[in-house]
Amino acid sequence: MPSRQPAFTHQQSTKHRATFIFVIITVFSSVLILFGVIYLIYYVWYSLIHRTRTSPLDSCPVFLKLRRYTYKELNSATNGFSDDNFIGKGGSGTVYRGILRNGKLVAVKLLDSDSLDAERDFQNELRILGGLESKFVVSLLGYCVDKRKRLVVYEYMPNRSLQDWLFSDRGLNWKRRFEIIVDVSRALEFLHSCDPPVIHGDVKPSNVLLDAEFRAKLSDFGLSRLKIEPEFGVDLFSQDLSGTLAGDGAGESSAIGTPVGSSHANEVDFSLALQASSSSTPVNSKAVCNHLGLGFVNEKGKNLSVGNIENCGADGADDSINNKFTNYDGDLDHNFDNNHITESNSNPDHKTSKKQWGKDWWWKQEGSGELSTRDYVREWVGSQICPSANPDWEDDQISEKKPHRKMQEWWKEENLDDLAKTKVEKKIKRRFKLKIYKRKRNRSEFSFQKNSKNNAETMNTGDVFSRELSSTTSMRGTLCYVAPEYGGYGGCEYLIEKTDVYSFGVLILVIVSGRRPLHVLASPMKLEKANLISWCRQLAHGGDLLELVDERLKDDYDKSQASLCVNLALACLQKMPELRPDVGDVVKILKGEMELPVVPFEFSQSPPSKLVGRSRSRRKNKTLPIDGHYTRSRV
Ligand SMILES: Nc1ncnc2c1ncn2[C@@H]1O[C@H](COP(=O)(O)OP(=O)(O)OP(=O)(O)O)[C@@H](O)[C@H]1O
Repeated sequence: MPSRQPAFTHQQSTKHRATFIFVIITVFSSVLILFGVIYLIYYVWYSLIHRTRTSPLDSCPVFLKLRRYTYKELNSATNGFSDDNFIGKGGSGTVYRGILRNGKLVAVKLLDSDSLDAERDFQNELRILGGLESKFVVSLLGYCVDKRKRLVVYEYMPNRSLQDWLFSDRGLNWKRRFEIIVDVSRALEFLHSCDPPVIHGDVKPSNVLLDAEFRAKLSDFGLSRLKIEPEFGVDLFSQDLSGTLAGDGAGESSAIGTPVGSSHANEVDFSLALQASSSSTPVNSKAVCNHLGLGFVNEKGKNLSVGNIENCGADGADDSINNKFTNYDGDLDHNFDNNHITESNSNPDHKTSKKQWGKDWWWKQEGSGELSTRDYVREWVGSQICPSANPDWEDDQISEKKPHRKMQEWWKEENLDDLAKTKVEKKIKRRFKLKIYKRKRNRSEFSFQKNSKNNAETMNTGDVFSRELSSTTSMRGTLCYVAPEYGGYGGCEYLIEKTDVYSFGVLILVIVSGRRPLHVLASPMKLEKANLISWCRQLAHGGDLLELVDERLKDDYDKSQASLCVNLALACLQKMPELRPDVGDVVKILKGEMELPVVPFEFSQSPPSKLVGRSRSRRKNKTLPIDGHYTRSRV
């Protein structure tokens, strides 16, 4: 009997062990299955979320070429976007200096997340600048998308922007100024000779960056466009902005362009960028362009060129340039909408009912009429920016001009239809209206409240005001730099190469003079110099072109180069885009390989003499323009 006990115990312990192992295995496999299920759920969830968040960009192949940084990387590169690394603030974001893990110095632009413009700038910058490679264009190194945050990484330009130098006490010597002018012209030459051509759309000093040797590179392609079908007026440009708000893929549209080769040492590759583009050009613009006499071909193949000014109801336009100018300046009506144009074209009596051209952009820009300093600025700005920036002002000053398109409404008109198609139509519309409202409020710094002491002071002292004005980017470029056919009321929505040429003309004058294009000073006596372009035209008329040269240079500059630059600027600033030189010719002229073409003289009336007094030269020895381009009488 006693010999049976151990056998029973052994059996029992074996059974216990088996049960224990079974329990362990069951628990372990249950945990494993549970983890597996959790992982599967997480994986499905993650890939769904990740796909919706990245597909708009990842589906655009140009983005694949660029490095995608994580927010964490850029955050540590800029030391948490610290003030010490702050470089500058622009219209759409803030720029910081950063050092990547490999030691490379970069500039990181953190775009304002609540701005519609920022999304547009981001998409444009990556699609267009991402496909460009030139020593005259700043390099885009990569980007970051993190939830609503958008960041762009550029090569670092140690001497920052031309604006930082030009309008500071440091100034720039003549040699550097001239080299910068040449560099920018070569940048534009490169852009315009790309296939398809790139129109920069926002040439101004803060978008010209300077490297360690002060060689210039063009930056900020937020407003730029690809010119896709030059033969057809309606579909000149392609830019896909739709879907970015609603979150659909910008890259879903079909391919339009062809791969590019470039004869330059520079390279460009738009085949990828173009895949992300789609045509979205408003039809109204055609009539407006027609009205302005811009040459383009309509759907029926008829060339609607300069001569069509006659068809728009302008008086007696004939082949002479003089008459074209007269009509362009004197008779065109900007208070129109599309129907109105059609009517005016067919109805000769309409001429009599037109409002005066004298109330439009050019008149303001050139400063004719009986205006005080305050009125001058007020009127001029009123012609340039949205009247609704200030409700008081709109009621007070501009109520009769209701038919005008408002610049700030532009985006709304362009995109609201697309937005309306989405499921969250009402929500987006409400959000959009709120943003428009906020933007209007932000821009109210340019408005002039009646009885507002501060604003009146700002206007009369001028400098802060001038600075803000000439760096205000709208949907169509920057005030004072934007060409009349593009930026003013009734301007076309088409950017053309000559629009860049116009802005380049303003830039030349700004570089030569070291002044902002609109520089309002305290003394009314100086009003004649407030508008750089009109002042330059007056000087040209009087043969005092070199009076425009920055006083800080004293006599330490090349007079023939300076004279060439100012004359070239005047050629670029011609109102008729067709009469402005091509940028290729501009480069040749600057290099001395081509003569400056004879251009018709566009004379600007002086500001009211009783306000500004007589023009007084600040230089004792007036220097006549070396080539005498502007000494001839008006053609
Ligand atoms: N790559 C860069 N390297 C060095 N500094 C830069 C670089 N990019 C921009 N900056 C500086 O940051 C400033 C702000 O640039 P940003 O492009 O945001 O705006 P902006 O051109 O001044 O104005 P806007 O956005 O209205 O055109 C510039 O004026 C320039 O001084």
